[in-house]
Amino acid sequence: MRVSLLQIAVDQDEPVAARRARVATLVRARRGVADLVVLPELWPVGAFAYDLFEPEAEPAEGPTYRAMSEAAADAGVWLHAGSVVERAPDGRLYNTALVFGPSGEPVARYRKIHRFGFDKGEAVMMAPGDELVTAPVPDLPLGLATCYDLRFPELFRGLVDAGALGFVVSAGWPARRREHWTLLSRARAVENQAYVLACGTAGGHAGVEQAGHSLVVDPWGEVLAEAGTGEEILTVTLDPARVAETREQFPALKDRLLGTPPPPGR
Ligand SMILES: O=C(O)CCC(=O)C(=O)O
Repeated sequence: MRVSLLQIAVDQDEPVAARRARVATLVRARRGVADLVVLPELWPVGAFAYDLFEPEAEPAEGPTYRAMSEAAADAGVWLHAGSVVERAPDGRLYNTALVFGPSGEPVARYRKIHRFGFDKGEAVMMAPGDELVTAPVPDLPLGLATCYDLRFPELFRGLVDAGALGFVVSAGWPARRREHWTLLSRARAVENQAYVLACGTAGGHAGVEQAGHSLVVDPWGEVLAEAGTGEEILTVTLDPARVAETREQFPALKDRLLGTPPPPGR
């Protein structure tokens, strides 16, 4: 399975509509090069551009949804389209990740559970999701997580119990805490014996420089590829069978004593 992570630059001087069109073109260009394409968190607006959350909020099937559905179909890829500011029918805002299949059909929608910002920004402007979500990518069911979720290992364990063999962490992680990003991405891979596809942004907006350094980690914790700090596309070939091999050769997941016991065979 060929996977491309698109580490998009999210700079303030590029209008949202222009970035949306540019990213759709980048996705289309993955045709024949990747089977699965992954985008970062809130790339249309910028994860820290709080002043754009209200004006750029989109309904469930808004402009980013439509552009990404069409791009996935044109490219014939599975597409984790990163996340958007979703305005729900009751007026609340969510940080919502969208996943499409290769005909452009929606296959998963994940509302970020752990909101970032403590007493400001996303944490006060957005409502939390309350559902664990996996995307049914063939051979590699993917558990979905967004940025700050990476700090909450119980979310990932829950996704393993739901059948995830890999995780997408779509993020807009700040440069100041880049070491945490890399360390926690590897930790989530090692403790769950699963692939981690961690896709962040480049550039800077609202005074927050982005970390970049998107990475793909295998179920043993090895970093298969890592980006630098600029806009970049990482393409890696994964072997989904590595997950079962790792779990059989080093069956630590079977030794769990606390929480939900693993389903048979995992
Ligand atoms: O946990 C962190 O250090 C960064 C989280 C974050 O930036 C986010 O969730 O938007």
